[in-house]
Amino acid sequence: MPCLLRNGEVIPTIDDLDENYGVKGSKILVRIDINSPIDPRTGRILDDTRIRAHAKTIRELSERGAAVVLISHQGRPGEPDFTSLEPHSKVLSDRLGMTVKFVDDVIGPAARQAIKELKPGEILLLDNTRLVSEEIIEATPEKHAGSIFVQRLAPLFNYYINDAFATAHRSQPSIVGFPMLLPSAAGRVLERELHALSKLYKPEERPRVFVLGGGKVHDTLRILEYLHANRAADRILATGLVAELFMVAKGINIGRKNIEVLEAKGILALVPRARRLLLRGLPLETPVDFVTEHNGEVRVEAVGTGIEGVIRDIGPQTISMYSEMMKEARLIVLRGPAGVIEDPRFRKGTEELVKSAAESNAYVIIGGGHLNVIASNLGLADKENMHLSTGGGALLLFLAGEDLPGLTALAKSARKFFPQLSAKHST
Ligand SMILES: Nc1ncnc2c1ncn2[C@@H]1O[C@H](COP(=O)(O)OP(=O)(O)OP(=O)(O)O)[C@@H](O)[C@H]1O
Ligand SMILES: O=C(O)[C@H](O)COP(=O)(O)O
Repeated sequence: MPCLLRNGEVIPTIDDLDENYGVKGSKILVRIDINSPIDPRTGRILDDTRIRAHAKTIRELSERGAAVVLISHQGRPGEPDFTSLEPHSKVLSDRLGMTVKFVDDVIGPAARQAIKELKPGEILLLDNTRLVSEEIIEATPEKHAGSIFVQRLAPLFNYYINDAFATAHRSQPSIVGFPMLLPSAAGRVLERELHALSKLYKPEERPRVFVLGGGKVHDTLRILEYLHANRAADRILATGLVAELFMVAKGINIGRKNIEVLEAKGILALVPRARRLLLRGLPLETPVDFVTEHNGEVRVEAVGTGIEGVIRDIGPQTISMYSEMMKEARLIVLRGPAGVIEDPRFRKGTEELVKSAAESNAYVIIGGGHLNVIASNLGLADKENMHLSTGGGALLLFLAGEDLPGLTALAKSARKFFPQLSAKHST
């Protein structure tokens, strides 16, 4: 069953590719996203979540008899986490229990030779795609199809698979160029993401409750504007700095110190936009109490005449109120932590909300690095009603209703290479 996008367009899966073209004996280029946090001093990979996530796709393609060549970026040029992928190949070998060869080249003779020599069932990881300067240019799929990156590698492959949902918001050669030239499909990570996110546009999945917090307030405001314009949320439970912004917009006194925090982060400038949404009837709730820090002392303060300390987490009354509100939901989306979870003293609000969502009757989509870690640590990652998204920026843009170039390119490719599939689903 292919994946369906919001606009009804189709993206083939590995099964569609195998059925229509045959995977056995082929050579497949697989774009994964194993961009991971790296310790700048030691170069050690600090979290292998993304590496583990792709294991299923890679193993499956290898077992179906394909020679599998993997590409990914790591960091951005000039940043401390812009590194070679050699350590990633070792972690990947270990998590897969299969040998993953590595070549410290992307499009040069060494990489092309290693690709040519790769046998069915074998796996090869090329080096960081962003070593190729074209990879950091954003351009159309057609333009990137003509890039040196794509022109050098595409002739060596039968197919292209995109498994990098977390990079689907980038219009870069390794994401959008190859689908223009090769029959292409979504890998298992991307397929799972699209399946989970498709619930966002199914009318039966209501009421929909969005629990939105964290520090990326600009991005969250864009999500809220989209949700409002499309009447896509039945209830929004604000936490983190998002809640503080909306409380100011409602005229609630959050105390001088917290106003200063918002000002320093450039969030106060967003108040008029937040107020406009509220005036237009955005169904958004704000906390009734907080855990605050005042002169080194941690306490619970109720919202009312003004908050004295610095807000660090939502309080117990808010946890019960929000948990109660989640009970009626069919779909819950949680994005961004409710408090400063880096400090264990301020983790309770986020943990309790994640637990309440998991215990509800709803399907739960969890987005963002911080919440993923919390859900995994609570042992909830494999719960049937939970989907832990691998996407950071990509998920934010998807939730804000934007078309992701990586997905658009796959759909465009499907119209060319899988015309029957596209026709069947457009009727
Ligand atoms: N009330 C608060 N005051 C200050 N910082 C807060 C507050 N609530 C949450 N935060 C901060 O928000 C940050 C996380 O927000 P962010 O929007 O980056 O979420 P995320 O889920 O990690 O997203 P991504 O994976 O895309 O980076 C944390 O560092 C946390 O300390
Ligand atoms: O971590 C991410 O969001 C993706 O790997 C994309 O990375 P980028 O923001 O550097 O393009």
